[in-house]
Amino acid sequence: MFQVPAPVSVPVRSTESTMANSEAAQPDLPPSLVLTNSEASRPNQKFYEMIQEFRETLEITPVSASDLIEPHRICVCVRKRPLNKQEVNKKEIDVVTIPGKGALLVHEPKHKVDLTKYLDNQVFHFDYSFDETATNELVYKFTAKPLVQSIFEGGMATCFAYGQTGSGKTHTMGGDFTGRQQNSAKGIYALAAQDVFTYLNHRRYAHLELSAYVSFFEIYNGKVYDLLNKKAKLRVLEDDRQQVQVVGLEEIYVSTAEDVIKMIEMGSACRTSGQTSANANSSRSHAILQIVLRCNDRASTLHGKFSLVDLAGNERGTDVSSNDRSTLVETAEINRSLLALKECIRSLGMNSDHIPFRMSTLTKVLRDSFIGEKSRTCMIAMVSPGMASCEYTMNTLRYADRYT
Ligand SMILES: Nc1ncnc2c1ncn2[C@@H]1O[C@H](COP(=O)(O)OP(=O)(O)OP(=O)(O)O)[C@@H](O)[C@H]1O
Repeated sequence: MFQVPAPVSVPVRSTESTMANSEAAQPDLPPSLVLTNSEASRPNQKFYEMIQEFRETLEITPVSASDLIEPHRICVCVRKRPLNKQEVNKKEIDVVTIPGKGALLVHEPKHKVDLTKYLDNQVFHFDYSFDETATNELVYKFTAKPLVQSIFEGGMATCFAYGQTGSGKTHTMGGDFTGRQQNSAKGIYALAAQDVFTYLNHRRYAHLELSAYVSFFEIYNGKVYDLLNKKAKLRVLEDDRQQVQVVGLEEIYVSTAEDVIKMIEMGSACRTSGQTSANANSSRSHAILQIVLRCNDRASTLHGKFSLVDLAGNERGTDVSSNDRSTLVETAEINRSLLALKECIRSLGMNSDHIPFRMSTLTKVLRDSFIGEKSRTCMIAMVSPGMASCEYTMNTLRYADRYT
């Protein structure tokens, strides 16, 4: 169903420990790898050294702004965030390497039966892979930016941020946080809005006489809440022509990118209001920002729509350890919606007549995104680099992988 980028050559799948099995052992290492006492106290020191050794054998060529942007109907990318402060303080090891050209390696630390340590080096290929140095602007350039034009040509575009809680979905879509303050102008939402207004004012599209509107809502436990209207709970209805309507959803006219940024800030504040870190539901809900183009006719006819989706943390869909019924219902709902999303994207990729959009509220409200020749989709899978997140990282990559 998907096109596969040319694979990069990566040396071996499994790397066995060639060193003694004591964490404190100091083998004959190149000077750059000779350890100080504090470094030697790192948990999993041996795996750290093995990964460093492995990386030295790789040719690393990260995506650069001058690389060619290939047109894709469905584009699947991966972005690795840097280790955060807490992880660095805990001397967490980074088990993800991005050699470039769409490849990503997970160095999965494993033990043989005789307790010898080895790395199971798993290789994944995507359309683009972004390492921890990539900026939001660079990620945007290769992912959502190519989709903006399609909405001016009457298409539906959708960009999803998928991944574990804390992997960087909101950072990528909504912009970075400095303390509690979010810099919304630096997220994909705002970057896309800026380009929408550039096109709106461009002579190529000015004759279409279009206006832009914004809506922003979240889906929590299968219910829709309007983030631009004090989290009003809305109903999703489907008419006999299979048109899905979110009844009463605010759609606000915007005339500049700054207007959109204001809406993002208002909606994001509404999303997180009343939450404590213990019950924050932002990682358990899907947030959807839509930039809608309508003709300036009496009926305000829909011309094109860009849906930008910050999905719920994917680990939330697999955790069945809780005894609490409402948590289990929530888990099942997230699991159902993420599976439904994958099925719909798969059907879109196969040009299938049957799109199973009724499987979840998420896919119901995004029904437009999965139909029509002009639909274009981009999925950005976010991964955390730490060894402690390895299992979740593998789940994210398998979900995004074209063959599963
Ligand atoms: N590429 C990056 N560069 C620098 N910091 C990052 C990057 N990605 C994420 N972070 C930081 O990591 C932390 C978690 O990121 P973020 O809130 O975006 O995760 P998330 O996947 O949206 O989580 P949740 O599902 O809980 O909403 C934030 O402090 C964010 O600023």
